[in-house]
Amino acid sequence: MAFTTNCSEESELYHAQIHLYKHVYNFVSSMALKSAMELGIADAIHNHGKPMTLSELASSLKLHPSKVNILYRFLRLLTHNGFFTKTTVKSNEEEETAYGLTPSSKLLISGKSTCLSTLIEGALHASSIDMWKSSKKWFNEDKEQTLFECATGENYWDFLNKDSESGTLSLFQDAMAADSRMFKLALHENKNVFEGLESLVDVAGGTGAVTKLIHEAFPQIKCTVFDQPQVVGNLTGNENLNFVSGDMFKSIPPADAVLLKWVLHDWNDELSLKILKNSKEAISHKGKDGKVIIIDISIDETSDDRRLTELQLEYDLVMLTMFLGKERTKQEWEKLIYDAGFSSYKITPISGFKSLVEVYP
Ligand SMILES: C[S@@+](CC[C@H](N)C(=O)[O-])C[C@H]1O[C@@H](n2cnc3c(N)ncnc32)[C@H](O)[C@@H]1O
Repeated sequence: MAFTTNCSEESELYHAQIHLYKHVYNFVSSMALKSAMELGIADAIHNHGKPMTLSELASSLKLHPSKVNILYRFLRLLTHNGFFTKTTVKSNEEEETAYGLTPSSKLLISGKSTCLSTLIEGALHASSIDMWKSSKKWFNEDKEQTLFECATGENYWDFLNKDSESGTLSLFQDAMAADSRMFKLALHENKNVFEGLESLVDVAGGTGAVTKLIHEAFPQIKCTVFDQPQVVGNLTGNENLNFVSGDMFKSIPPADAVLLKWVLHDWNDELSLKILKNSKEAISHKGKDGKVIIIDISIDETSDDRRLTELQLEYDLVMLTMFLGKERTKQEWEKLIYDAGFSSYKITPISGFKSLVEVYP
């Protein structure tokens, strides 16, 4: 068979192949990052106080000599991907490469409020990865269920709740809390959103990471973290930081403001409407002065930042496959907000890829 292509066809073909291979092997970069987190490479460099050579790093990580070259190969990819820097240092008159931290790998330093290691652990947990082997079956079955349910036979929330011994519920809550602690900066930049409030209920607020930040910044606000009994049942707060258990689909404790951070994206429109209507009821005693504060992604497919949009669309598939939830565009938010009976809203982009939406009755 004759196979002839002209130059531009060839180049297009090669680009297409690279594009396809890049997407096929993206998981290797994710897993190399997870390995770096598990090994504690960022902690080792941080504790050393300055960039480390390969041998210093291997000895600090207590690696077997046979693994030093393997560490080098991981570092090479991770450095290329922006997680480590490379500088040249002199040791015993010889020049050697030393690896330092970048802003991204600093997010792996344990004990810091900005540490995102548990998010990596949660997002790349076997339970979230294994389900993808059933995606063909999922597409072919005429059942309203998540990919997770199709693969495992159980709902993700039930899986989290029943499996307390394996620690998946606390891993999930820790991952959420890690993300929430990053909210500090956004809170500082958007103080006006919370000023003047006397009370706030953080609905489905997990173990209260965001509420604790709000309580720190505004100690006079009466804050309530509202979540399921298995999440908040054993937690204790203080006079102005209260933990209450219940079901947001039934009713929400009254407050001047309801906070819904990373909640509505877990649910389809019908269930999100229910949560929003219950939130409206919870702030009703304040008349027009009450508000609902939503923190979630607002997908912007027109953004010039393709990586940001890709991340938002990836999150959308995570929500779809785990919960039958969704990330929403600005138009979808608007429809949901007005359908729930609110009269106006204001969207402010925060922390790069999420938005803060203030919703008024
Ligand atoms: C994605 S997490 C978000 C946690 C927290 N807002 C944050 O951003 O860190 C969703 C939370 O919804 C809670 N949740 C699920 N169903 C609930 C219900 N029916 N009533 C109250 N909370 C619920 C879960 O326990 C979980 O803590």
